[in-house]
Amino acid sequence: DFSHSFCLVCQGPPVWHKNYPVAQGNRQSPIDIIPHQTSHDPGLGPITLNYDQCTSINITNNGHSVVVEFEDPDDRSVILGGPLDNPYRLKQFHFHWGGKGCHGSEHTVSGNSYASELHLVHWNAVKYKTFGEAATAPDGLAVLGIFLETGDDHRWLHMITDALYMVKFKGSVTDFKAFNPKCLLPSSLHYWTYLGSLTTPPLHESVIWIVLKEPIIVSEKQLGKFRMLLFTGEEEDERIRMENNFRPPQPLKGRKVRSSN
Ligand SMILES: COc1ccc(/C(C)=C/C(=O)O)cc1
Ligand SMILES: [Zn+2]
Repeated sequence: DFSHSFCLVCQGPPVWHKNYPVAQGNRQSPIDIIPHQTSHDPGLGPITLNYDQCTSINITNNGHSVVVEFEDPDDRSVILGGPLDNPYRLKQFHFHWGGKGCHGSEHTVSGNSYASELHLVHWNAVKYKTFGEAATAPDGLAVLGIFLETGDDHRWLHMITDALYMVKFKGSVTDFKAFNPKCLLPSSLHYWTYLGSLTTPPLHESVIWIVLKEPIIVSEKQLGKFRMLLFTGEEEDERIRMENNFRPPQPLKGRKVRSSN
């Protein structure tokens, strides 16, 4: 049971390799991105996010994070272009964050971490029949990573934070319709991209990462609402706050990080 999978006391990232040896693999995520060591690839085009027909379904606390899930029966909401050879279907998005006042992003930039990181998870439905199958394939998933920095209130994030009280406990889920994550994008879609993995068990090495350079700004108050979520279920006596649910940077192992420009 990985409900305490981030809580460092019990079963945090350092012990994941016992159950998931791939944790010590050659394309693990996240990584520290060092901008001047990335290679600018003129052949790397812009990414396009076609989210206008997206259909959000619900918001849930899965014991690792808070996740908004989408209908994915067709190419109604896809990411395409950039390093991707096919359109990838939006499946879900979720967040990683720290404790009060400390940082919680997964990727770091020149050793610096942001307050939080949003992951929009997409899968290659051209080559694979299901999300589960794509999640184990080397080109199966494309995750768009967006850094969150603290400052003013984010004008749309309240739509998510207002729903968090409904999914306080691990395993809770509630309806969450008509939410378009386009409202959570920064103004620039310039990005870094590299081949990596899921950052929570099963840590499959199946992700083409696209990390946006420009963070979005959210307030400390908005971020604080994520920390009222719990890693633990309603039936458990112990109540463990969901915070610091980020995996630290992993060895680059010779990988190249490309820059869109
Ligand atoms: C097939 O099981 C899966 C479990 C988790 C995930 C994700 C999307 C993990 C992560 O966000 O790091 C995918 C598939
Ligand atoms: Zn994630």
